[in-house]
Amino acid sequence: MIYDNSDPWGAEGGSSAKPDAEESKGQSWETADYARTERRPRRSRGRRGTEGGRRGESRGRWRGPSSTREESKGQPWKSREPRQEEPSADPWTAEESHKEESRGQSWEATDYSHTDRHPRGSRSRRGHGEERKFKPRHDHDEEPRETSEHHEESHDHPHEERKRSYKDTPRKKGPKRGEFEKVKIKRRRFFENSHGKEVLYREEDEQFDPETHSAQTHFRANKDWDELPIPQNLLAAIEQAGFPFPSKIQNFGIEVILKEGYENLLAQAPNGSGKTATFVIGSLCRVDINNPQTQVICINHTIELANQNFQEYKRFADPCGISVSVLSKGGERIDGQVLVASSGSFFKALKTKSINLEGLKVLVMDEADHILNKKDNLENFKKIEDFIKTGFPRDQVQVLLFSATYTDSVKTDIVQLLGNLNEITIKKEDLMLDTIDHYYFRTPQSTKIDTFEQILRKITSGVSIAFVNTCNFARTVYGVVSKKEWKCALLMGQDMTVDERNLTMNDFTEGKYATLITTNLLARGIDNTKVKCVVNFDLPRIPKSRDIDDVLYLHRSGRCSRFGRHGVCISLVTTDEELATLKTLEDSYNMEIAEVRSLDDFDAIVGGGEKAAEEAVKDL
Ligand SMILES: Nc1ncnc2c1ncn2[C@@H]1O[C@H](COP(=O)(O)OP(=O)(O)OP(=O)(O)O)[C@@H](O)[C@H]1O
Repeated sequence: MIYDNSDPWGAEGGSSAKPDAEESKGQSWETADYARTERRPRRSRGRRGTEGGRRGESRGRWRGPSSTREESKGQPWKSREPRQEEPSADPWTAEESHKEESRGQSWEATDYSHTDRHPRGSRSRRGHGEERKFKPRHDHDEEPRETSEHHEESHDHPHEERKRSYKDTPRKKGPKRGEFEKVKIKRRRFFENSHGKEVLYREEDEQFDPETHSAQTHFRANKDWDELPIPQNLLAAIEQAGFPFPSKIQNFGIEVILKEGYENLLAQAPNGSGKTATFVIGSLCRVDINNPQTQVICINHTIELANQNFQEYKRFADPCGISVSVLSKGGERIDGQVLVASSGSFFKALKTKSINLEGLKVLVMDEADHILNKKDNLENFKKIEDFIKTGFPRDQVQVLLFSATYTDSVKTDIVQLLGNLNEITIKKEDLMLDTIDHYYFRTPQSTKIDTFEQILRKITSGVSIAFVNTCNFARTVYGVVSKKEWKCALLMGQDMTVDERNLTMNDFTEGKYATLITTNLLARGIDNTKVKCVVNFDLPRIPKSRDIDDVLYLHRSGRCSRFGRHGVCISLVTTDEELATLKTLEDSYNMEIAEVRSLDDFDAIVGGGEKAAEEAVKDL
């Protein structure tokens, strides 16, 4: 069954279509409820509208450059000895290493984010005809800003008052596309339909805010954890993890996962919005603690993500007495009630060690669009296809697919593979996080590495990840930068053993490096809340083309803004052609990429001074 949150405006000329009658199995999909007020709608305040203020104006106050050039030059970083490169001894290293370069994807998605209360409006976008400038800021908060903002605001608005203002709001049904920004409250429709008899939506949950026309942020649902069907011991583990409220995808996702019938789910939500805990908590709820068999398998596209998700499973499973094992290289335990694995190691183990699938209940794929991308990785797709078709009884196992992005073609392949499935999706133009500031800096190719190294020295607030398109060049860049005594590490799929990769990743997480130079291997899924800045040394490219890979740009930039934290994404541009391709993203994602004209300006954009740099690393 498809729970398509597609835009009801689509019927009037939008791109998204109403669900196919067949697919929605006779559900009636009436136009949802819309509200219109005198106030400006959400999107026009924050995005490239004429009324939009200058970028960054409302975020933090200008304090001027806080670190002098002298300060930033005197960084205490010591260069790490270049790693001695060994040929890969691990079969899975090689298997995954060559698939990390740009992926060609073009896609569109439908919307579930229309009730977003994210303060887009406070993040000004470029107004028409306005000269593009950057306005640096310094508010590199540790805490997700809108979570606390939202919390405060919801207390400021007594419930009754909110309801009244919503009711008093003049409404208009069926305005034409573009007449004013769309404001939709479809959540009610979604839940009534998707949960059949059980109406989980209640109007009083909506907490409608007439100011923003929205009810919740990506990072804060309007439900508490204990309103979700989660057992008590898992609730205690969630509290222990320090997650005060579920995010929107956690709220929607967990309810759909645990809905009786346990149907397959394709879930999409922005980077850093808590998809991992959605499938981790959702699938753990399905584990029978008294059954020692493997009941959940979670497949990941890289060893690094497998290890990260293993830790995330353990965080919630350990307090509940559920065993978790990880399979990211040969010879490891495969007997956990939950088994987390990289796809390479999983299929290797399946072949040689015959994992017991008798008790399997849930199969999770993180970054599922990548794992199931036939075009980029046909061999892997065929293995998964074979596994899904013949590896276990179809009606016994619930398949959960999670990613921030799905191309149309990948979605078609998924539907062909799994049949009808529940969907939670979001429109492409709503995917880019407003908490990321995007910049570019022009530099001649001949001095690109030197410029890059100088920019890295400016990043003294938090740590950074830099993406280079090829392993060979990543090695060159790392060689130059590390020789100049910048505390950086190199991580890539080629010429590194699994142990080396794991060690580097752990060291970076522990704050031993200020910068991690890597390839697209780490573009997706990796979560390090101390990463404040992503540098695209190379723009992500669609293979064998000059075009920018917008999906990869999204995933790369998503590494620096986790769960509402502020991040900065800087792209180095060497030619007009590159600049033109980069600029195409502004329309795709409805955002602005501003030019930084002088290296000194980076002090204000990403600098926190020497002290901030020390603290960023010390804090980790
Ligand atoms: N409810 C919550 N409250 C507070 N923090 C949370 C909550 N849920 C998740 N987080 C934190 O938010 C961060 C991002 O979550 P996660 O890695 O699941 O994002 P994601 O949606 O999978 O992103 P990506 O698509 O980039 O992989 C993590 O550090 C996680 O611990």
